[in-house]
Amino acid sequence: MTKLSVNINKIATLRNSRGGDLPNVVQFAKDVQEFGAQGVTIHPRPDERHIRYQDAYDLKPVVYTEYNIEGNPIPKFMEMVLELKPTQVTLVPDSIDALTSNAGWDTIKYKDFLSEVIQEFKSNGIRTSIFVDPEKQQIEGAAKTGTDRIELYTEAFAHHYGLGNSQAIVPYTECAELANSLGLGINAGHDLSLENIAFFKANIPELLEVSIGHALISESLYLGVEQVIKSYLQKLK
Ligand SMILES: CC(=O)[C@@H](O)[C@H](O)COP(=O)(O)O
Ligand SMILES: NCC(=O)COP(=O)(O)O
Repeated sequence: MTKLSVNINKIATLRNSRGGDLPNVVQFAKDVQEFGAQGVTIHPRPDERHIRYQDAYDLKPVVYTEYNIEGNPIPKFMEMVLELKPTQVTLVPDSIDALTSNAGWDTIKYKDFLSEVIQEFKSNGIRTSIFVDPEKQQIEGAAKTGTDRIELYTEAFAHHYGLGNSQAIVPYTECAELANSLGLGINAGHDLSLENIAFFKANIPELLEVSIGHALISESLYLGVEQVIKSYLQKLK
């Protein structure tokens, strides 16, 4: 079975656009778990434009499934993760002004840095994952850092699969086979959606977890909008 961890960044983006507390991210996290999600993911960025560091603290007592915190291990992020002790920390090499995640780690160049950070998290009982491009040398490099898992960066797959190129899965399958042989657990994320998730899962052996946010929230609007409009019309009769 592959676990679904819902990334709730977009809920915070919507909330922040009005400055109030609607939608409430804590309530949303409670609800997605109630609806069956097996994890909650957040990715606080240094500018706190969506999920804020304070949200990470507020969510801690209500996330009773897997709590996954993603981000670049800058000192402020490390301090927060070490204090909160989520189920998993996913290391992502974001630049400070990145619109969204746009690359995996260079696990060869940053081996010493990653090894040190991973050791610190693991010694505090936090499972680690490294966000990586689907390249075999990066998977081998990841294994050398001591990380528990990798997260395959799926933007390229999602893009090409959406254009009709199902061969885009090949590097992901090959990297997953390699990761399995090296004893690394496999997560995946970025631009996964209802359109591509079944095909992705079918081609990735031992896929442990996917984290999905942008498409899942967008799809929820479409799958829910009919009911909401009907509810308004009912009240306006
Ligand atoms: C690592 C990854 O792919 C996700 O965390 C994604 O980057 C979500 O972040 P944003 O919500 O800022 O796009
Ligand atoms: N780790 C990926 C994630 O949390 C969600 O990415 P996306 O679905 O918002 O692209």
